[in-house]
Amino acid sequence: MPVPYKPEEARVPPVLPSPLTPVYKFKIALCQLSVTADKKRNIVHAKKAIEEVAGGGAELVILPEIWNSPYSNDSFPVYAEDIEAGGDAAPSYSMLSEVARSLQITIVGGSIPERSGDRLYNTCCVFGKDGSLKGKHRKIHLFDIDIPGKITFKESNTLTAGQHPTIVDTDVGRIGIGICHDICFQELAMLYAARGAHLICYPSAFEMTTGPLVWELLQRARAADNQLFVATCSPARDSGSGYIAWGHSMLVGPFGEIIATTEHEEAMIVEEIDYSQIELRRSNLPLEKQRRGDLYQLVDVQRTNSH
Ligand SMILES: NC(=O)CCC(=O)C(=O)O
Repeated sequence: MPVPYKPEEARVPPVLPSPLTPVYKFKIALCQLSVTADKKRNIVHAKKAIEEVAGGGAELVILPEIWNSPYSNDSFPVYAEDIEAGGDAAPSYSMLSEVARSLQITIVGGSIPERSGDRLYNTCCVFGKDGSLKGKHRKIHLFDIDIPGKITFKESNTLTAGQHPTIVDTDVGRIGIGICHDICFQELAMLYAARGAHLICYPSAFEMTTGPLVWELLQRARAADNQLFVATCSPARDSGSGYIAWGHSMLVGPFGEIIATTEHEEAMIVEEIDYSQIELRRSNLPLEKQRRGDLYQLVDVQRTNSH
């Protein structure tokens, strides 16, 4: 049964949930990686990048959408991993778990094609400092687009949509997860804010048509509307590939301000997040108190992934 959203009860104050250490400031890294058709190379390359940014002090690392495979419906079934089986059936997944444990960092592992039974998903795994799987988000909104002469792409030709929002408690705060096209849906970000997220991470691969139009706009809107941090991470642009990524990974603060961004080439950002900004901005401009819940409400169906 749908449960009505009650802003005054649902909004969790911007403090880390007990019993986690109350870390307010930490360094986040966005790894805008080049991606090739060589899966082994992609895994080694991602591992090196994570080691590099962790060496620069990053406690939370984000990777791009589909970082171990070309972004194509032909590739998804070939590069897909069986995450539930793990081990040799999931080398990208295993590498992320191992590196999170050995470096003692939190990883939002971009996304990879996942095989589960006879279905394929676009899946983001979140790992804690001990290498354990904290959350698994299967892209909820598949990217089906048809702009003749510009771009036609239908993820739904091969992929199945996930069925649950995903919010995860980590050593670096409460994090909501979306994958790329999920960012277009404000209700998802609102739901995460209502459940006390400090940060929403969107591993993404916007493309050359919608990227210049809405990529920055959507990130800043999600952050400003919900007064929290938004971090995105894209693959680097490869003009020779069948799907050309826009790049421009970004970290946005709770007033919609761009804290850091890349161009379209391979790049790593290591930047500080200060969660006290959430509290400050919400007291400067108390949107939650001003919200007219008597006129409109978000209905929360209470089916978030929990791990
Ligand atoms: N990979 C994606 O989901 C791309 C989303 C996108 O470009 C959009 O406009 O939405």
